[in-house]
Amino acid sequence: MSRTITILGSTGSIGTSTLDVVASHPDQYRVAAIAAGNNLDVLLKQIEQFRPELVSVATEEGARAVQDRFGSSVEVMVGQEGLVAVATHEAADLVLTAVVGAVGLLPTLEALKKGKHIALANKETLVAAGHLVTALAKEKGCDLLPVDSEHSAIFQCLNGERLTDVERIIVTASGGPFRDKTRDEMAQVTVKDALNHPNWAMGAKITIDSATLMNKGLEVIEAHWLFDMPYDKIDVIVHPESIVHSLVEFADGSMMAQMGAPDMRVPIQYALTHPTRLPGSYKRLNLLEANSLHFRAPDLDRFPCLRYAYDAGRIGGSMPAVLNAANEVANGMFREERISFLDIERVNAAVMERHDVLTNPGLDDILSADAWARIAAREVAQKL
Ligand SMILES: NC(=O)C1=CN([C@@H]2O[C@H](COP(=O)(O)OP(=O)(O)OC[C@H]3O[C@@H](n4cnc5c(N)ncnc54)[C@H](OP(=O)(O)O)[C@@H]3O)[C@@H](O)[C@H]2O)C=CC1
Ligand SMILES: CC(=O)[C@@H](O)[C@H](O)COP(=O)(O)O
Ligand SMILES: [Mn+2]
Repeated sequence: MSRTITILGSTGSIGTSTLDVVASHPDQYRVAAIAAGNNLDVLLKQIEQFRPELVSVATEEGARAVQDRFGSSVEVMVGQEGLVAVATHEAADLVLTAVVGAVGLLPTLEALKKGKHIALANKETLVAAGHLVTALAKEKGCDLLPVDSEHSAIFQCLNGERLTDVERIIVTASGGPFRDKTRDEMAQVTVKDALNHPNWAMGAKITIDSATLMNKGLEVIEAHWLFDMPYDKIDVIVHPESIVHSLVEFADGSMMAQMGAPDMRVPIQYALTHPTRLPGSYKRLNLLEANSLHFRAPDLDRFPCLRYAYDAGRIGGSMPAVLNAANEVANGMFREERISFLDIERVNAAVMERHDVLTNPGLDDILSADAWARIAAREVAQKL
């Protein structure tokens, strides 16, 4: 099947991997529009190679640079308006959402309103407003295809199964770079240490989230919405090798696991080809080299962010959006060396503590809660 797609976040880790997948199947995919932030070097090369009709960038200055180079052969838009235009481009039937953070929420909702299928990497969107996104997707008959490696694994394990036969979902976690560190050691880690993920090369924000295990917490909430699964049926298990990408346990005790080399191009390609598959010339898993696989329980005392995410998910309403927004701020402040690594969890806990939860929030409530949490997070961080 040939598809016309658009990409939000084309210059990032997932965006560039997606364009790799597209380039390896040129007869299958056309890229109608791409949205980037500030990385013009990469963006200009992508426009040259993929010739999208529409491009969005973060700034007017960036837009001028694109226009100077490509003239009227490409339409250029800016900011949130540009993201929405790319997400709703009329030629596309699928939008791959790979921006980082809750900035992906509005364009995703607008894409769904126009009946676009979504290949979703941008997990913060589902964390912030999973109830709105999944309801709209259902109403419009749109697929929400997981790109996140764990969710792609679960999606593949569930193929042809009935959700009522699922006993539990087991989301694997690498444990991040600090999985064997004590709290005293974690108090001293640097940004460089935290960016040194053991298995995956990813963008900075998600890499820090992997180090705090907040990434796994966000993924638990993501799994709740994608697979309509109660939190009591979603477990996390630490698997340092990142070879088993997640598992499903069924009522009869049978377990299905999806395995592979840690390369995001595989789940990206599956989201684009589902329910079929295409050849992929990506690095293969060699089981003889992998030799042995290890599993252990996550330590919620050393990594409380995972517990906060379960708490936020179970509380529901506006709380997941608040935790997500607080974490975006704290994660960014840590990367700017304004707070310490363990301050990330302190900010998240304090902002959740302060929040008066809104039940069954609409979009405006979610956006207000998100904005409130960002202010609260900065206030908390300043007082640490
Ligand atoms: N990387 C991975 O392997 C995985 C990532 N994910 C999820 O996918 C999403 C993307 O992650 P990743 O690719 O690592 O992130 P990156 O930081 O590598 O890329 C983010 C992309 O979003 C763009 N962007 C950021 N902010 C804005 C904005 N305000 N407006 C427009 N564009 C913006 C960036 O543009 P620019 O660089 O031009 O400024 C870049 O193209 C995240 O939600 C992450 O959690 C999920 C599973 C795995
Ligand atoms: C590749 C991917 O899906 C990431 O979300 C990855 O899972 C991060 O690794 P952690 O398991 O360390 O969070
Ligand atoms: Mn993941």
